[in-house]
Amino acid sequence: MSVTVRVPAKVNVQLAVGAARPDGFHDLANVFLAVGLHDEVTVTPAEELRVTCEGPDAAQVPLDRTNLAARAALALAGRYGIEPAVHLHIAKDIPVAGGMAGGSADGAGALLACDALWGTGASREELLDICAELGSDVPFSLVGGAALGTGRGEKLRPLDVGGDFSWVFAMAERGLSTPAVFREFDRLTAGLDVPEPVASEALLDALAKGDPEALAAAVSNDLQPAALSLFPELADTLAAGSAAGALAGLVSGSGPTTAFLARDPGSAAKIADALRASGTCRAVRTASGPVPGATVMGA
Ligand SMILES: C[C@](O)(CO)[C@H](O)COP(=O)(O)OP(=O)(O)OC[C@H]1O[C@@H](n2ccc(N)nc2=O)[C@H](O)[C@@H]1O
Ligand SMILES: Nc1ncnc2c1ncn2[C@@H]1O[C@H](COP(=O)(O)OP(=O)(O)OP(=O)(O)O)[C@@H](O)[C@H]1O
Repeated sequence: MSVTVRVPAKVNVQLAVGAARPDGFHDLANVFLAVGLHDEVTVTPAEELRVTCEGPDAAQVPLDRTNLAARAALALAGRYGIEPAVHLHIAKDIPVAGGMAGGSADGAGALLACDALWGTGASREELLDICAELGSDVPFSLVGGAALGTGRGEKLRPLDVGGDFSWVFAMAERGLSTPAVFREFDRLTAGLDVPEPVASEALLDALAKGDPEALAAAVSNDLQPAALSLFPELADTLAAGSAAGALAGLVSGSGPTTAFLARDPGSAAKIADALRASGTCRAVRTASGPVPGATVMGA
């Protein structure tokens, strides 16, 4: 018997970053939107814990116990005194080290899949606690839809969204490390007064109304200057998307994937073609959101 869970990628439509805390993390006002690019995690009983991965970026995914899917299985097994003898297979479509929470998606997916396989009876709150231990983005991967993340991004408040938003994602030639981007944010803001992060009312309103023009006017990412500082060529991709008619373009989370908001799916397809022709990125995908969080398939 095996269980498969499908988990979406995310884009941060607002990422407000506060000053570094004593524990090294940063307080955030992090507005997440789950979009229709998915990984699938399949868990099957096995002799011992094993991870395999397939997909275009599979070679960059660690298959040892540092893989977030393995860490999730170990965390749940540890809590319930279960032997974590499972094979975790990841069918990966979310770009690796792209700022789209690919690893976090696999952590949330493996947790839900193992929970279903083992029948632990864990509550949603318990699962969310384990997610928060695994990483700041992991709780959102479980929940999906749209949510405001505060604290280090793990405390979630679900948000109303009044319609579908069409996006184009441009994958970069190489990845960026999330801790390195936060360190660069610290360097660029050293000596400055970094304000408390707050969610934009205009942005929450635009989401609630499902209004792409209003959302485009309100999107922001405080990590974008840091990502551009470490990866200056991303400015060329942003310029190409803007020239192709995107309503807004921004770095997704810690990057280096760039995200472009389009008026509708037809416009997204045209922007995607123009970005492909621009030669400023490795690959281009379109997706819309919000979509549901981690979901057991066939359930
Ligand atoms: C950039 C975002 O993707 C936006 O959604 C997240 O803030 C990052 O979430 P994540 O990849 O799940 O990050 P974690 O695994 O929790 O942390 C990785 C590293 O990122 C930095 N980090 C992360 C989250 C946060 N609020 N402040 C931080 O400074 C820390 O250096 C941390 O050691
Ligand atoms: N299941 C996994 N899939 C991909 N990377 C993983 C996984 N588990 C651990 N990693 C490690 O995490 C690093 C970051 O990968 P990931 O794809 O999660 O980045 P990301 O999408 O930028 O994350 P985020 O948006 O949450 O900051 C990888 O370079 C890899 O070493």
